Amino acid sequence: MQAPQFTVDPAEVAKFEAMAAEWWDPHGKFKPLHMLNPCRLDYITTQIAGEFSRDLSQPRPFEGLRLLDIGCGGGLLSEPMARLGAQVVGADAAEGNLPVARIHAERSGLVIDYRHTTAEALAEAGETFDVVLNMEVVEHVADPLAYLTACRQLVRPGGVHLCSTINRTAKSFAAAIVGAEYVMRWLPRGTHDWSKFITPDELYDLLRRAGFEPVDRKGFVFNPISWQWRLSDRDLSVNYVTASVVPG
Ligand SMILES: C[S@@+](CC[C@H](N)C(=O)[O-])C[C@H]1O[C@@H](n2cnc3c(N)ncnc32)[C@H](O)[C@@H]1O
Ligand SMILES: [Mg+2]
Repeated sequence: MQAPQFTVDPAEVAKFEAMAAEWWDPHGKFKPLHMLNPCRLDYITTQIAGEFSRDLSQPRPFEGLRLLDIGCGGGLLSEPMARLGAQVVGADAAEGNLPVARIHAERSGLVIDYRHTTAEALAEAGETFDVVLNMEVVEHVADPLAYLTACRQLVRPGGVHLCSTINRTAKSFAAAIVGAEYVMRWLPRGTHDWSKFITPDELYDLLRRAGFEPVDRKGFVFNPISWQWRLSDRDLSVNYVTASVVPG
């Protein structure tokens, strides 16, 4: 029997298959994610440390935590999480991403369990995690509610789920589509479909319907002068992230 994969949009996964070799090129097609990494890691690590009372000044503060990076791509987040001590499973629906992620982790001396699978297949297998990272994936799936429901099943009671995506605003059309795909040409044209973007209120609603309790949201704001990203309490108009818990 084939593993369930009802959240997979084959056309979306094919886009990532085509770019798989570029994951670790900081000047390649995933340049926006490389640039965003310090800012989003700041948010992710702070939320996890808060939830599990971990001290980020320690060398391996996430020791003992089981973490799933769903839609892991080349492992841009799986690797820093493993370095911080988490026991990481990285899962992606695009098969070509996995060898790229595996080779890079091996060369970095990191042990990460990378799998070609989906959230729904992991949920059906009864896997659970303390932390599920779900970063920049929900705007690429076939059915966001079904996908988030599968992600919910993967978080153990008392666990945390971090989910980032792109808002559906005039500004996000200008920045994420015109800017990133047409002007900067970071991403191939057609990488993002504006109509699949989700507003923060819609995402909170979907998260609640999936069984999560959303507890925080912040914007990721790009400053074109300093060429850096920062977290914002108020500006969620383009990229943003949410933290949700599953009551213990
Ligand atoms: C924009 S990338 C984000 C990669 C990584 N999370 C990061 O932020 O660096 C989206 C990833 O989600 C994967 N993906 C798309 N649909 C998926 C699904 N239904 N289940 C699991 N992964 C999926 C793609 O193959 C791709 O690697
Ligand atoms: Mg995206």
